[in-house]
Amino acid sequence: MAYNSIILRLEMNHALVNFGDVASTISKAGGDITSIDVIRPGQETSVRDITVHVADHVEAQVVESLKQLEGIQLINVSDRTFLVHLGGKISVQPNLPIKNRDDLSRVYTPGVARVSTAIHENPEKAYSLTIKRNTVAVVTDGTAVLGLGDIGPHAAAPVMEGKAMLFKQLAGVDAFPICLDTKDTESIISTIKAISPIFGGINLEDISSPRCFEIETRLADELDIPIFHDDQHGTAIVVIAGLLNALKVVGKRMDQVRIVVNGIGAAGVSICKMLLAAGVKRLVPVDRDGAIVRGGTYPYPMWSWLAEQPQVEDQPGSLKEVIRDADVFIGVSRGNLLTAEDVMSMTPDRIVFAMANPNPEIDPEAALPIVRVFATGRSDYPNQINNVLVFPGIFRGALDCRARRINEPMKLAAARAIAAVVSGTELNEQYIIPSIFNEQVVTKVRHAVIEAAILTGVARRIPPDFR
Ligand SMILES: NC(=O)C1=CN([C@@H]2O[C@H](COP(=O)(O)OP(=O)(O)OC[C@H]3O[C@@H](n4cnc5c(N)ncnc54)[C@H](O)[C@@H]3O)[C@@H](O)[C@H]2O)C=CC1
Ligand SMILES: CC(=O)C(=O)O
Ligand SMILES: [Mg+2]
Repeated sequence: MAYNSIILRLEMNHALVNFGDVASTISKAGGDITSIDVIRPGQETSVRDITVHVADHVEAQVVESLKQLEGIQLINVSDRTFLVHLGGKISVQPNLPIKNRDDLSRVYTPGVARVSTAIHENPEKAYSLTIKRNTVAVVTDGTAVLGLGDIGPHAAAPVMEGKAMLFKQLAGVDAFPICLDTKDTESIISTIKAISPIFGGINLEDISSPRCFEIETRLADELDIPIFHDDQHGTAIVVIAGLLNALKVVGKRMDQVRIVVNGIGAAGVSICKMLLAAGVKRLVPVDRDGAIVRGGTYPYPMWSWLAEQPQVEDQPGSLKEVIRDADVFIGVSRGNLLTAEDVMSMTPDRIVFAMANPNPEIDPEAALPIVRVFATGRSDYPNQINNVLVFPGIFRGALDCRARRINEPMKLAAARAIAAVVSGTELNEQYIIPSIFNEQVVTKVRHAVIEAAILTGVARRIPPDFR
């Protein structure tokens, strides 16, 4: 169930109504008052802002029941989520003020010319003398935004701005949203190449499959900075981290469990690849038309690759059929596809990661009582398996060691590092994955990623704490 927080500004006529009436009306309509601010006190009338936590489906009911209450004038209803987006969520700030002509001639012409000449003579100096060393582009074409689909580059911007905020707050990385008005693979590749000089890394985001695979592979080959499609690899890394811990909770091993992955797009392909690399022996990838089976013929190279893997099962079937007797379900498809009955047909001690955003593959309220370990991509339930646990730390590490690319050992190291933040004594059904606010996450991921980059020869710099 989706919840929202609304602020109701209302004027009360004290002769006709008291605050107790208002509170009980809101509560009866299904709202939960979380705060009250008096905006204008008064003997006869007063104005208050009442913040109410409310499920989406009863929001209109709360508003309507207040409108019906005698003595109440509803002045305004604001949605707090929209309020935090007013004017956008990020801005660009200079690192120093320009106070006088002297400063001006240093930061801009003529002084800046000497710095530009130095970089022209030695391009490596771009890392020390410009924002390149700490700046990442978050690039989308708006075609697979969360689970909302192809909503276009303008509508994708709030998600990309949100990622930029998280990059900065969690890892000190300056990230800038780039929302491209093209879906053409060649045009996306050439645009990213053309803008790449100022960036130390590229985070591809919410670009739909299968174009995302070619875009990432070509850019990784043609540029010497890390290219990381977060929906593929960030998601796969956090799934492996969560699964390592969930398997410990239920006492099963990676090479024993039968795993169904639903939604073989950007996230699903990368999850399947990483599961195979982690030793999974029984894998059932499923998309809209049912299971992708060993020996099958498919329109996309990544599905054909899966059909060649010996660990992929050869029995066709719909999701509802193949989920029977699965130990683990991983959903990166779209919301509300599974019923409680489907989940009950899995083995005992079942693990369900229903990660579609914003609505998971099964309603958490239906799943929680019938699964041993349950996780979603959302922050309002325990076990938030979201790639936000990955991208800040992985880019922090890659930028700090100036990695040429982000390779498989770096990804595996990141997954293990995230899993290890939850200690053996803390681990339980409700706590298989650390919170994104756990300060150890970025530190440990960064450390593991740099170590792996140095060992695999992709680091171009050894950070001081590794010397
Ligand atoms: N929790 C997290 O950290 C993350 C969650 N996601 C979520 O995973 C979902 C997919 O994201 P992407 O892989 O980036 O998108 P995508 O568009 O690349 O892939 C989606 C895939 O799901 C398939 N699909 C759609 N309806 C289906 C159905 N009824 N049954 C089976 N498959 C179905 C599509 O055919 C497609 O192959 C989205 O809801 C997204 O929000 C994605 C990345 C991270
Ligand atoms: C979390 C994320 O990247 C997504 O849902 O697309
Ligand atoms: Mg995404």
